[in-house]
Amino acid sequence: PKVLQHGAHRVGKRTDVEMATWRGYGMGQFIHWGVYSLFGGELNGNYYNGAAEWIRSWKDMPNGVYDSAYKQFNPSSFDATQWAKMAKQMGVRYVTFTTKHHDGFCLWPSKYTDYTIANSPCKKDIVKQVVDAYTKEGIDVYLYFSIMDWHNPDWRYDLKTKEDSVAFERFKLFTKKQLTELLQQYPQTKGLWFDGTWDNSWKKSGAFTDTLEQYLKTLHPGLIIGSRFRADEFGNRHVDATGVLMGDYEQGWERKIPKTYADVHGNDWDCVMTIPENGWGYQKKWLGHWKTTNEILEMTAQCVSLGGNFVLNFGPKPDGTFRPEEVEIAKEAGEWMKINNAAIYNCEYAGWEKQDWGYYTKKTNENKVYMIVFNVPVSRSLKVKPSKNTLVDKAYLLTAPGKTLSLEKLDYDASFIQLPSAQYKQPFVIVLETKEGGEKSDEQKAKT
Ligand SMILES: COc1ccc([C@@H]2N[C@@H](C)[C@@H](O)[C@H]2O)cc1
Repeated sequence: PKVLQHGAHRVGKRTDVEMATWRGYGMGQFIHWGVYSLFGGELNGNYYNGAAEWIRSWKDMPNGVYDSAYKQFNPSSFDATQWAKMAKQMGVRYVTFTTKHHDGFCLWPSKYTDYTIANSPCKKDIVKQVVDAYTKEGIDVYLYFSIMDWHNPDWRYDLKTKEDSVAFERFKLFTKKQLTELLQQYPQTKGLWFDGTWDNSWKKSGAFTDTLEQYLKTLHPGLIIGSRFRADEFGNRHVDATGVLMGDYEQGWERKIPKTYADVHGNDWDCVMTIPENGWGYQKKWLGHWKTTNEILEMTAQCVSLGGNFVLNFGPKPDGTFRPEEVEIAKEAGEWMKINNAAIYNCEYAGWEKQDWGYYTKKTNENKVYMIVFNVPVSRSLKVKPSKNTLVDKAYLLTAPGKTLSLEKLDYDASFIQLPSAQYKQPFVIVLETKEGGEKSDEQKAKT
């Protein structure tokens, strides 16, 4: 088989401390904010039926209207410290913030284009204020950057002519310069979240993406970059021609969650999710269903139970404040996380057979498995079937460690935990302290 020059340079998960920290986050926040927020998905009383941050591409957007809108961007109530405090209270441990979306507007004073916050009424370095405020609250910051840039005349969807290639060479250099200034101006950044990399122009630039990623990681050791950035020399994205993930984690779980552990193929991964059905930037009208706090908590538990993180998106209004629904969700999720975050932070896939009552998570490097219970059966009997060679030594509610719960043994490898009769109005956590024992697993048998 062909030897890849620009495919993955590592097989399997990263083993360094920065990635171990990323792996243990559990819950994160995404923030989409920019010129598109001014429109909120609406123009002259008509609602755009796509994602609000894509409104520039709407057929009903008259030429020039979007590109001059930045002259109105003046968020009078923007306060990054308030944003960071809301995030801290929610319990998120990392945030991904839009520095430049597909529209090309830069929320930092880039030296390489005039289409930036410096030439808007706002003038503040928004990126700096967000990076500083979240870092101060102890929340790690990742910077979202769209490669596709609708405002830059050198952007190309494909490379068909010599002129295309000459323009796109300029564009690639522009991209490298902007990424360099982001890492140099905001060195607290832990990683870059790339988007807008699906077009042929980028897929034909595999060698460049490889060189650029290596350059960025040399410039900023430990930098974390997901699988949405690279292309190999055959134009494959996420996974190279030999089937190996190109990136420090699988970045394809956008508005979808893996069903089983097999779906994650042993990679690190996170899921980025909207509160409404679709749409990342502020939308004046949320169409269809938007997720309740319990749905969001269940998605968080589901992701952590499959070895990933869950990242929830917020779309601030043009004035810099959040919608009341988003503030409420952050508050309610935070109240739950305050009590139950032991089952979310620094946890991983437990490898136990999933049961109907909810999700297992395992504390990394500890003999502790958590049951995050969403569905109490009418019998109040929760079935527990540990993985092979694992026994439950003790069980108790996370909120009542002194009251051991009894396990009624069923057959040789399963038990029932009988729940105390109570009104269970919130998802809750049971702690299982485990020890080795019981039937050996195949690999344990092989070792002896
Ligand atoms: C072609 O489908 C999409 C869908 C969403 C996106 C962008 N990724 C999300 C994280 C948002 O930034 C959205 O605009 C891009 C292309």
